[in-house]
Amino acid sequence: MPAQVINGKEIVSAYRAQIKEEAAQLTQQGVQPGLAVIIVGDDPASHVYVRNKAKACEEAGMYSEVHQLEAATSEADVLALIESLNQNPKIHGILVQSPLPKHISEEKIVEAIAVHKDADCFHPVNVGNLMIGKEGPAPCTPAGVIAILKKIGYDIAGKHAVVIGRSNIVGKPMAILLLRENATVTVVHSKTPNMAEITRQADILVAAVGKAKMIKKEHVKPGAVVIDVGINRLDTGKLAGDVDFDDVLDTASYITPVPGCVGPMTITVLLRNTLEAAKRALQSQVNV
Ligand SMILES: Nc1nc(=O)c2c([nH]1)NC[C@@H]1CN(c3ccc(C(=O)N[C@@H](CCC(=O)O)C(=O)O)cc3)C=[N+]21
Repeated sequence: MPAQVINGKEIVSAYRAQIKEEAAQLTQQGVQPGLAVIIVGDDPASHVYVRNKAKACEEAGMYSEVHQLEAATSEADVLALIESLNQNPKIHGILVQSPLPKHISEEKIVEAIAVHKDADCFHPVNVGNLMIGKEGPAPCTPAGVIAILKKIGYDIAGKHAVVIGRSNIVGKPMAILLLRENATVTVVHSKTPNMAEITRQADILVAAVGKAKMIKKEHVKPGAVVIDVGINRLDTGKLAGDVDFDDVLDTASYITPVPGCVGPMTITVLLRNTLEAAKRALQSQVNV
């Protein structure tokens, strides 16, 4: 039997409806959740993503600001903008779209964002809190993956999860979140010999490599849940995941489509992080 293709649209719209409701309640209490997105330069893909984020925000009844800066903007100017957003009470979440032009240090930028407004969970303090299981923002893509697994009713505890890729934004935090759900976690990467031998042991396989259609059926155990984090643009202009969907379809039990699942779920967690930050802002007003 072919795998069940996870219905990302349905999962995402259910989550966003819930966020919208909570945002409306918060707005009624006097705090409309607000997200600011900064984008530097004119990478066309980044502009598509930023537009999607702003649109999702508005549809959820949140306030949204997009700051489009030209590629030549100095690092100091970006830092000054972040500082003003840190002080701005209308803004609860800040995201600086990566990649940034080479003359701007991603590290400096991320560390300039107020810890409590870090909508991506990229700030070192939030990354540390994530490691030790303290409350705080969730890393958007990995938290979206966990939400998808829960939504299909998959019991993560005790399962062997294999994460392919070790980036700071997906692979590493993904491993931490799966551990938190009591999975047994293995991370494989470009220096792993015989990768397929290991991925074939996975009950849950999360592909976050950034190479189109790299994961074939020989990487997948029959009945595994395959989550495809990759978003690669092919020469044809079409999007493809890291997983060769057609090749794996008859082997997996569940599979996420690209586009239409992990990407929109990532944006949904971004909204959730902004909402939670706004809740904390309201709470701290009440407490003073
Ligand atoms: N500070 C920062 N935070 C990010 O979260 C961040 C970033 N920088 N830089 C770039 C990546 C990429 N990313 C995507 C989010 C959603 C879709 C998404 O919704 N994709 C649609 C397709 C969109 C299309 O047609 O291109 C889908 O998968 O269905 C894609 C990519 C967030 N990123």
